[in-house]
Amino acid sequence: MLRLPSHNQRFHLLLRNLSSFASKTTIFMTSKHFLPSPLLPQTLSPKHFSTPSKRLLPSFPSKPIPKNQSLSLRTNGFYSLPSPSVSSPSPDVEDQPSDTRSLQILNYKLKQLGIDITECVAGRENRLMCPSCNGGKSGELSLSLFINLHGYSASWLCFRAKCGWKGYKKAAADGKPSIENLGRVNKVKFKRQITVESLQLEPLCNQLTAYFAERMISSETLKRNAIMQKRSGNKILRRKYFCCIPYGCPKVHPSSIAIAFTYWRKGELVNCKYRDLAKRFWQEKNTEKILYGLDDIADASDIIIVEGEMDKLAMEEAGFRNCVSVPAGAPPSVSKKEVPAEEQDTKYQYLWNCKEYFKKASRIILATDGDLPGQALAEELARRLGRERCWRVKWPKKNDLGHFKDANEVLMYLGPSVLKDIIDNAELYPISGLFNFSSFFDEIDQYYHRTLGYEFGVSTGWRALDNLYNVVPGELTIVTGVPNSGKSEWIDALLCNLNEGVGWKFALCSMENKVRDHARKLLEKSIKKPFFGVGYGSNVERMSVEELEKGKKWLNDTFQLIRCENDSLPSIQWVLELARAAVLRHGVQGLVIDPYNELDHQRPVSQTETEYVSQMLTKIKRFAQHHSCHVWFVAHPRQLHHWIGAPPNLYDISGSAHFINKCDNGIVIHRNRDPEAGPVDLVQVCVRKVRNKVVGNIGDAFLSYDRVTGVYNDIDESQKK
Ligand SMILES: Nc1ncnc2c1ncn2[C@@H]1O[C@H](COP(=O)(O)OP(=O)(O)OP(=O)(O)O)[C@@H](O)[C@H]1O
Repeated sequence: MLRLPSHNQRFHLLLRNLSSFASKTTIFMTSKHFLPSPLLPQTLSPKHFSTPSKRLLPSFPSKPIPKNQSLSLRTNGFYSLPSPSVSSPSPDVEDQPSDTRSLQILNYKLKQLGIDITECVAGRENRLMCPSCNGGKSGELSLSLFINLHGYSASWLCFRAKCGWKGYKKAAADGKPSIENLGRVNKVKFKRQITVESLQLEPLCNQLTAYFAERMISSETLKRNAIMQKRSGNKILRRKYFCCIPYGCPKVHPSSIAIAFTYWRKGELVNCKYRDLAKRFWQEKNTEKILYGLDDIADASDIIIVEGEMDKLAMEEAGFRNCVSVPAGAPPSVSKKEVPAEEQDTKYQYLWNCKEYFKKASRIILATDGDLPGQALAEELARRLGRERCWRVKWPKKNDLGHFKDANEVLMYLGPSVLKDIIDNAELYPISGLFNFSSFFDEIDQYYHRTLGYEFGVSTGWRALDNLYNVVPGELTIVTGVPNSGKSEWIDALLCNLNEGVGWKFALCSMENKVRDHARKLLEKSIKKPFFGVGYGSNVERMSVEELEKGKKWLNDTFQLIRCENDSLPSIQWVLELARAAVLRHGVQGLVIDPYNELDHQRPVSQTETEYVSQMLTKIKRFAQHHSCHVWFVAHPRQLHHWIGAPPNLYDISGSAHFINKCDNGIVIHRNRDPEAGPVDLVQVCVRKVRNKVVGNIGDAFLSYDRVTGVYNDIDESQKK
């Protein structure tokens, strides 16, 4: 029966004795997972609270630290154990009234989820079998469940990293907010004063010392870190939690002894964490949560943080005393929420409680486990300590399947000098957006060896342009030219060449073309025959129906059309979203937007056209880079007064100089319209800007335009014909 500590008579009838595992003096933990109590604070949004500093310290390193610099060895002496002092009794949680009806509903709802609360105590943390993972292989009671004092709500979390199942249920839709009750529970919390004597700790027996020796932890290290043991017979240890322990003292039943990791601050015992040899953890209740080995980092400029006490001891064997362990293991994953304010950051109270120890630290090496929870812990620590002063380690490979998981494993299998090397070679903790070149060395090597693909761009298919303009995925080419110069024609011809040469596919946002006209032009270029046999095509063989059918299939396979089917003009955002779909769905490698002035260019009154163009081109470039898609963007020059027939300049593009500033390539298409000045089929492709010298150069190429088929040829090719 679910029990609530209550004065309420009704409830006393309803409830039986406290469940045996709701110990007054201990909090049980799974491996490396401290159970914060109660769980409810975790459900609170940071928005509920004022958030002063969310970082433990400011901090850029006070001085630059050379890479691979060894950590300083601190030489803190052995701590003498303090003399006994009065130990406080463990207080019970304050009794509160409760609501039977709510509790019954809550009981029913949780049962649906497989959580049986009949043996649970409200207002406290309860340990249950997790219905989601059944406690894994070891069958541990990994589900931490907290029911609020009134029975209005329950929250739970499975502390097994592989499971991490968590949830929250209210008894009823109008259940009282949990924060009210949380406040009351918190009020009764206090910190116990503890001593070695009050906890009845003893020096380690030989068998436990041997257990550490197997893990390469020496007696000196055990002594210096005041590692002790605790026997059962005391109320704290209950047989229920001690069984099948593989090692043990012959004089004591193996299930009745546990290692005691003592937590000290300035020589005073603050907390004690126990570990039995079946690797089950628990710790003293109502004690302050601090880092393990805290006094070893007093005034340290270099600090190592590990994920368990054994790892802290392993670091000492490798020569590093300036190391602390977190007391509570790792979270299953990185929280998606902002770092809560200090007083609400319940899971990481141990960090805040020790914040002054990090004031002088300019280098903090996060040597947490290599698994996902370990990496999540490193991230949570870095978020709080400041990434800029954090380093991280890479655990070496164990075999083809994986890596060593932590410091103690490395010490056991590879020895102290390898562990020392790993710490000496810690690398900078990554900061999103801040890189050094080493992050890109693989890509640079691939570029050098030309295994990336398209390092020199793709040929346009015209020899005349090979030295001037090649098409690189992810770049932006601006194409301009006076009206009717053949900009659209030339781009269509280029797309046909690219498709023929390297099989690229394209998305077309050509707003001036009717679909059927655009199809005709593309088919003529591909089939190299006129669509119609009259007028412009009267002297040449017309494409056959079979060729048309084949051509239609080619059109369908090669191009995606982006068209605004209502009267409104498309916005650039709209075009890019559809182009993205075309990339993902059809694998297009190129996008044509033709022309700029047919897009919707509404802009806020406060924004100048220059600002607007700049932002628009930024969006296009981001799209191009992100999707490795080349974009051709056609823009008209402004009205040219006193035009004498020369090719316009890229700075003549109406709207903004950003067109030339922001593009990767700038091309002007120009054609001769004066028979006296030269052949009228002569087309001048003026390459006016090429950002990447590897793929081109500034210069002019001349092509010949076949008006019947719309095909552009190299001049010598056309002369051959
Ligand atoms: N070198 C050329 N010789 C003769 N006609 C050409 C030449 N280049 C293009 N044309 C013709 O000019 C017309 C317009 O071509 P296109 O639409 O490609 O020009 P544009 O520069 O994109 O025009 P606008 O600026 O109006 O969009 C087409 O009928 C095309 O056949």
